[in-house]
Amino acid sequence: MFGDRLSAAVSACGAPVCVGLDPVLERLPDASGEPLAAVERFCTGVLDAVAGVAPVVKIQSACFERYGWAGVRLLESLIVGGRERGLLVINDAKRGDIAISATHYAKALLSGDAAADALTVNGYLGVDAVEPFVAVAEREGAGLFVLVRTSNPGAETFQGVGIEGGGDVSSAMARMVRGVGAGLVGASGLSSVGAVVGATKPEVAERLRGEMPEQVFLLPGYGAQGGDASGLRRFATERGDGVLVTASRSVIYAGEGAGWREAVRGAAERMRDEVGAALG
Ligand SMILES: O=c1ccn([C@@H]2O[C@H](COP(=O)(O)O)[C@@H](O)[C@H]2O)c(=O)[nH]1
Repeated sequence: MFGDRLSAAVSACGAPVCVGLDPVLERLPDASGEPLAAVERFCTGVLDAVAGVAPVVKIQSACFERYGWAGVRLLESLIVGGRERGLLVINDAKRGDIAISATHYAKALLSGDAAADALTVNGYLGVDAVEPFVAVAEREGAGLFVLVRTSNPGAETFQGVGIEGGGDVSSAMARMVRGVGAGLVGASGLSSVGAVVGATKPEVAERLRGEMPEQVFLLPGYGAQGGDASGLRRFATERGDGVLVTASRSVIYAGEGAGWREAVRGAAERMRDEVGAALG
């Protein structure tokens, strides 16, 4: 099960950190030549640099989809390349639709040779729209991270709206995520159905943890969006696990010039050490 595989990978690397691949041509240390070739060179270099430091990488699908079929083909080859380097790979595609279409998305992204280990899902269409992803994830031994409380400031517009009976809209989502993930809790005590919760939102961490005791929280917003290590313990389970802190720009654009790969590795190591120390 994905929850157990993630738990083992985190133990082997020493801290629950994930490096995000969000390649933007203008920011690449070497953007020479054909754009997608430059993106490929960069992403391959990042995978080489972080393998063995971070257990997980998260690839932002949008950065590749914008280049059409050739971009998607590159995305798939990076998923394969990440897994070949011993990394778990999350495809951050944030899919969601009515059940029939959700099934197509789930099969497209979670099965086959270029499938990622886990996929981000938008569950705001409701439980019937998430169940097809859960069914395919279970069959494939894959994981899901369902958006619960996102890292952006505007998340509060809807996710923070109070609901009858207590809590807010994100609480209702949390309850659904726990429910659909209940059958996928492995020996680690963690479900293969996790939740996306912003590292920028420590003020709701304990409440969401109480609502989702078995979920791994994928925590974006660390670094470039202002999230830091000080609030991390609040998101974790009593055991100190159940979190996966992810950062993209603050790690992958850490260096320029010929030594950029070493700078990326150094930034990933610093993040691993900070996160490890914060979680104890
Ligand atoms: O709530 C969310 C959900 C997803 N993301 C994604 O994570 C990375 C963050 O990049 P940084 O450079 O570390 O800010 C990016 O791919 C987002 O689309 C998020 O930020 N918040």
